[in-house]
Amino acid sequence: MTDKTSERGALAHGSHDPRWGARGTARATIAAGLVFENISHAYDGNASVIDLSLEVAPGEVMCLLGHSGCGKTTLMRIAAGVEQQAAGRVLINGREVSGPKSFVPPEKRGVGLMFQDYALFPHMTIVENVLFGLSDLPREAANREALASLERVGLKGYADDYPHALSGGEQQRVALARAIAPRPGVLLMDEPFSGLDRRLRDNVREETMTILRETRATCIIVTHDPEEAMRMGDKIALMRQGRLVQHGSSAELYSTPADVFAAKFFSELNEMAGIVTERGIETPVGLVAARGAAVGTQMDVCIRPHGILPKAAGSTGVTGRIATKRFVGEVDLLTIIIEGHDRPLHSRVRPGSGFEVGMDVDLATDPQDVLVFEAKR
Ligand SMILES: Nc1ncnc2c1ncn2[C@@H]1O[C@H](COP(=O)(O)OP(=O)(O)OP(=O)(O)O)[C@@H](O)[C@H]1O
Repeated sequence: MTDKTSERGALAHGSHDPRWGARGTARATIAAGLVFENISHAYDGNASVIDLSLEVAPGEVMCLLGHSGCGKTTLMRIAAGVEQQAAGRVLINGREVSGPKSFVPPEKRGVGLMFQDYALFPHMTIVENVLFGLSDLPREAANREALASLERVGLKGYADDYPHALSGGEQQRVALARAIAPRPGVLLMDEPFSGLDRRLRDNVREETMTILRETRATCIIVTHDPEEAMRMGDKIALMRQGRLVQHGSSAELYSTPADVFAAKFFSELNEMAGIVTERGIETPVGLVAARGAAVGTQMDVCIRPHGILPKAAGSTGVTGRIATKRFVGEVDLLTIIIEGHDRPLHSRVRPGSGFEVGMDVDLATDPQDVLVFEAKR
């Protein structure tokens, strides 16, 4: 019998938890490509998705990222076929599964679903829950697949128990076993880890990723947590108010965000206005590179806190005064007041760098942490 206290002793991030099944044993699927083409949808006249186009390549893990209410779940429901969009098409492997010409019902799309609340049937045993998605197979084959999938998540020993006997983390693993058992070409996961506490989440997330790679299924994971998206996604699709803001790798979104909103999603920013001159953009922290913007253009300049570099006063640069200093784990967070800027700047420096409250410092900026956008006024 499997240890029923498994999640209470979850291992630190990075190590394989032996209470999950053996790695490399999840059954592989044939990954499918998924395309959203100009999808729009509204509830009671309020737009929830607006002209959104997005492609997920076969075998890719894509994280759909955005604040609450931006339309992520609506898009997943449309992909699954439990919601029909007002306009646009959904294609799986090039075939229209939802659009003006056709509508393929959810159970015929080869799409697996896993939602935040696990949605296990309480009156069914664990194995019956997993068998639910395998009704197309003969009984014996279905049993074999269900048990193999429970074994992969380390819960074969619970097959005849009921969901209430399992902890939250274990129920989550059953939900994963149920989602992968029919070997779907596309797996849709809506905030799959948000019900778990932080300590458990890292472990479940890592094991889930390993299983996803083994199954090779195309996967969309909904999250509002940028770190989770960066850790899990081959690609990230960032949404705001029903629209796609940017789609790319985590490195692309971090280093070349489409706009200030996208930039703010991935790091804290010091925001300030600037104007392009012959020499660069004039800002309250000095000149920064204009990156091709025409002279006279009004710019929004955003600088990450570790790109604000205080130095001993007397060197060249802009002078500021340290207003506060807090140790926030691994770094000291300084707030620095400068002339010509109404908000204190935030700077992250190595602890023990010798900066103290009340000290005057000169400021420089690290070009890598400076993002500039044409101002929208
Ligand atoms: N069944 C519904 N009836 C009416 N409005 C809805 C319905 N489902 C969603 N909405 C609205 O559509 C918009 C998008 O909601 P959706 O659930 O897709 O966003 P989300 O990004 O998944 O948010 P969350 O992260 O909070 O789940 C929201 O304004 C929401 O209130």
